[in-house]
Amino acid sequence: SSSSSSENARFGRSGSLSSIPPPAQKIDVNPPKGTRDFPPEEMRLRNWLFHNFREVSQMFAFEEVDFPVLESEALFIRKAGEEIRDQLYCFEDRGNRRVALRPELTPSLARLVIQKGKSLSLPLKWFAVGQCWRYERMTRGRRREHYQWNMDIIGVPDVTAEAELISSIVTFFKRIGITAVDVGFKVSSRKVLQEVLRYYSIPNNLFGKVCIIIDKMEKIPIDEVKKELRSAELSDEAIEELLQVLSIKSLTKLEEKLGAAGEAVADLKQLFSLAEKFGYSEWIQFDASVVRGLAYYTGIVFEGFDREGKLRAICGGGRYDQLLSTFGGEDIPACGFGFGDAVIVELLKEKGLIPEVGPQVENIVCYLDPDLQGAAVSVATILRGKGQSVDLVLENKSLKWVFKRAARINACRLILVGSSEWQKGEVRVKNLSTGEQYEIKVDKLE
Ligand SMILES: Nc1ccc(Br)nc1
Repeated sequence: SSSSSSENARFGRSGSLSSIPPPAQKIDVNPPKGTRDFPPEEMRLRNWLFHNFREVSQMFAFEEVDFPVLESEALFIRKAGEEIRDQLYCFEDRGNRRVALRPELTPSLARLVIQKGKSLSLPLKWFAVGQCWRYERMTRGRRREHYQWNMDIIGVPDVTAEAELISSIVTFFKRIGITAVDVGFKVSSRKVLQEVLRYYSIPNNLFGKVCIIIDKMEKIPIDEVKKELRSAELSDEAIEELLQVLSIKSLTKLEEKLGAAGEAVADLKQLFSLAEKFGYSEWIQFDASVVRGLAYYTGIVFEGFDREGKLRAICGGGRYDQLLSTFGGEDIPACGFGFGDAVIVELLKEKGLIPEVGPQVENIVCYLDPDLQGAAVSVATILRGKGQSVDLVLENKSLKWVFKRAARINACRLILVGSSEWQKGEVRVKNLSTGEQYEIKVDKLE
């Protein structure tokens, strides 16, 4: 037809107005509330962070595992009043099953260990980096998903396991430029709490609930904490004694209070002694108020914090020797930690340690003459066959456009496929950092 291309465009190929649908209602192009996209620049930073998680995990000879993001809701139903339970991202699926987006990875790990049972040779040293979810009223505007690095040791009852885990986190911090001046670990044991509750004959089934109340100590007024402890059937005397013990910040004073015979003091003394051997004594401090907010911890607990006190806990973990039996499995001693991908980035920003992770491509290949498109494809394929990264300019673009793109993708060198060189079986190469230019046979490219 003789109509101009713009008229064609308006009428489309069939040339009739009726075939063009009205513009669709524009969708919301943002990700769902509380979730993030990872466009290239953000994805490079995330990959840098996860690469360091994996490098440290493998340095400590841990094996990577993963689990479904979607789990049976039953895996996370605990009755200790945990926030993680209140914010469970759960729903009924089309098969009328109660399911949940995992809020943490440890229950899935416990499920897999039970599933594998006797086929596993202990100890297990497993790590995972997985997306975890919570459904929080957007009134607080917080995120609903984050990625968590977990390392877990299953089958080692000794405190050496917890000491090894803390060493792996210290190793990670050092790799990314964080020092003991920036960050520390508050370390305690839930056996401290256990010994006080036992002294006051508080039944064991209240242990988890009391831990969760205590964990809120820094977040809600102390009178509210006391009120919740009273509702958990603790006497005023037990509450006062408990709060007094939880304010202890020296192992010596703890020993004076509890005596040297109990497991809490013995475990903590061993951990601090091992810290010397691992070389991270300056990173850790005893703080009896640390209990962590997960009901299943039974022994040593620890959390990484920024010494300026501006941020939420960076990471946290501890021993959970009785988790498997809550799922009907045989108990196996275990400990582990979770390390989120958000607070650490806030800390790196604070410290000016966000790495320069720009794009990097070895070659950009372009053709100057429309007839040389096939030649450019063969040059790119030869280079890729040699293991080189190539950005192939897919259309016949001006040199100005090519140089602009080369700068944006940070290409090391430009390969120009031009007719005069191609007739000699050559291409023109320009080193984009030195400016050096030369012609070379294609099969000599390396
Ligand atoms: N457990 C959990 C899950 C997701 C986020 Br964001 N924070 C905590």
